[in-house]
Amino acid sequence: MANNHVKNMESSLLSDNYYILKKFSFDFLMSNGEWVNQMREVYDRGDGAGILLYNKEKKTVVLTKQFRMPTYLNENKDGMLVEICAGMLDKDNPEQCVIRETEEEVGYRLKEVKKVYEAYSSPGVMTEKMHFFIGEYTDDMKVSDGGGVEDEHEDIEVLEIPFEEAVRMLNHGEIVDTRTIVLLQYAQIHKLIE
Ligand SMILES: Nc1nc2c(ncn2[C@@H]2O[C@H](COP(=O)(O)OP(=O)(O)O[C@H]3O[C@H](CO)[C@@H](O)[C@H](O)[C@@H]3O)[C@@H](O)[C@H]2O)c(=O)[nH]1
Ligand SMILES: [Mg+2]
Repeated sequence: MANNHVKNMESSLLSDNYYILKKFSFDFLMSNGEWVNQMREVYDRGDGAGILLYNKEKKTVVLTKQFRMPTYLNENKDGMLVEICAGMLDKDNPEQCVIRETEEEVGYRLKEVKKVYEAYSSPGVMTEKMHFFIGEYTDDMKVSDGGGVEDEHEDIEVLEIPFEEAVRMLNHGEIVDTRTIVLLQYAQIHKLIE
């Protein structure tokens, strides 16, 4: 983190109740040459990875639907959100993470995945970097119903839908998760399904 526009950085812990929330105070050299003191709260939950699962022959994609409390608090009426399959890295590398999450959440055992992007999720607030993947699935890779980890009270609905329907949902504002928008648009741009 060495640079010449941040100095005197100090942090204090606000919460480690589940993940880590810290308050940072630092001096920042503005582009006009003036040093100013700034304060930022930063949430650290580690990094994440997500995958768009697609089937070229059936022209389908597999998405998930689950309750997301933060969206429930901000205009998402029932709090249910359609998303790509995704999870937090925990101790895995990004590739292992999406393979694990795909089996846990939607029940497919993948052999191969392809990384397409790496991006900060919400750079003003969170440290989280998200690793984006795509992966082809076929019916014979199905090993369970998915649904998420019961012990963690995950309750995930598996949606296998025509890619055309996913694009319609995207264009009608029915998909409001940034990561899902990014990968569906990737699929459109790169003509993964024709
Ligand atoms: N008790 C408790 N459990 C929590 C809390 N926050 C999350 N969990 C649990 O931690 C687990 C996380 O599941 P994952 O599948 O690994 O993560 P995710 O929530 O799907 O995260 C993905 O989407 C996020 C976007 O909302 C991304 O931020 C993240 O990187 C990842 O891609 C879930 O069982 C969830 O219920 C909390 O504050 N308290
Ligand atoms: Mg998840």
